Amino acid sequence: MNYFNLPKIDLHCHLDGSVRPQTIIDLAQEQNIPLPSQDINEINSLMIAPETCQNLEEYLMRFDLPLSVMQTEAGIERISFELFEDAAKENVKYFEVRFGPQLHQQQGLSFKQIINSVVKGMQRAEAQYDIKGNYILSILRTFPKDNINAVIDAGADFLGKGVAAFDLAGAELPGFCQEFIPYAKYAKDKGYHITIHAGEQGVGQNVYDAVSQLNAERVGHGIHITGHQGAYDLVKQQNVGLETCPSSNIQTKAVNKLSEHPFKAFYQAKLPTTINTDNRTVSNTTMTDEVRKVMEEFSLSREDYFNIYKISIEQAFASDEVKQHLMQFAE
Ligand SMILES: O=c1[nH]cnc2c1ncn2[C@H]1C[C@H](O)[C@@H](CO)O1
Ligand SMILES: [Zn+2]
Repeated sequence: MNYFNLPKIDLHCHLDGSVRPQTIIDLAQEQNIPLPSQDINEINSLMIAPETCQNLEEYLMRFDLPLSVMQTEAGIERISFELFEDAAKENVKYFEVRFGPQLHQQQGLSFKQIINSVVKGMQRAEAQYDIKGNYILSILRTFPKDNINAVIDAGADFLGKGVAAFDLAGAELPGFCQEFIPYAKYAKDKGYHITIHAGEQGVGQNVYDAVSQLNAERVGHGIHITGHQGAYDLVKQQNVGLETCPSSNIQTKAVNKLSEHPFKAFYQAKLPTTINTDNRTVSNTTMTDEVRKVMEEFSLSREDYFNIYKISIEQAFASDEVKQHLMQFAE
């Protein structure tokens, strides 16, 4: 099967984990930021998380380098444009990209400037390529909470105009949901969709809590519902989208190897399971690669692929008009 040519949908990809290495070099030069090396291969390898990561925390250490050049409007806009361009060139037709506005304030940008920059870059790519997208605003679970509502307020002006959802990301501790209940409610009341990273590193109970306490419509990864019947049943009952990211799940040790990934079991049990990249640079991957890996490892057919594609449409935080457009590519 020609995986490159297949129409694809990526619902879980981080902007800061998906920066082209050459762009890091260019922007660092423009902004007078010292880099550990000027060699593109070295920059590339500094950004890729090894398969031997001990855990999610070690994986998350790869983001400091790209974030150092993502502190100006022009830099952020360029990186957003290039990410949508890269995806469009491998036939990703719909793309939800997430990022943490709190991580881009090192040089004093406002949340409005930051969000406006990512949306502008996306819209420039949408005008040039056959791709549509939305942004998801990720709050870092380990950061102070005093500016979370300011992020939500700034993003609310872009709802329906490039921003679609609220997310929690970063290291995952058991029971993290409780302290985010008021923030997720504030976002939901403003009209945001909700997706939450849960059941990646942490326990299945986190998925149960994300759905029952934070009203998550989808969860990032959700792997550990396998060990938690209550979470599994709730996901099934409420048709909660599972945004699995196979390569990343191996790097962060959410699973030991691809053959142990619960993707096929979830798919066969009719859980709404999707295939996504998580971080194109940090996980050294593309949608073409992720689709190929899953299809080959689990011997899925073309019909299975288009079932998964349609699940992604159903789970997308897109308008009805965009969903109809995406259905045109389905078999
Ligand atoms: O897979 C992930 N799990 C939890 N947090 C993640 C993952 N990939 C990236 N992040 C964090 C690091 C980024 O700086 C942040 C915003 O994109 O989200
Ligand atoms: Zn993620």
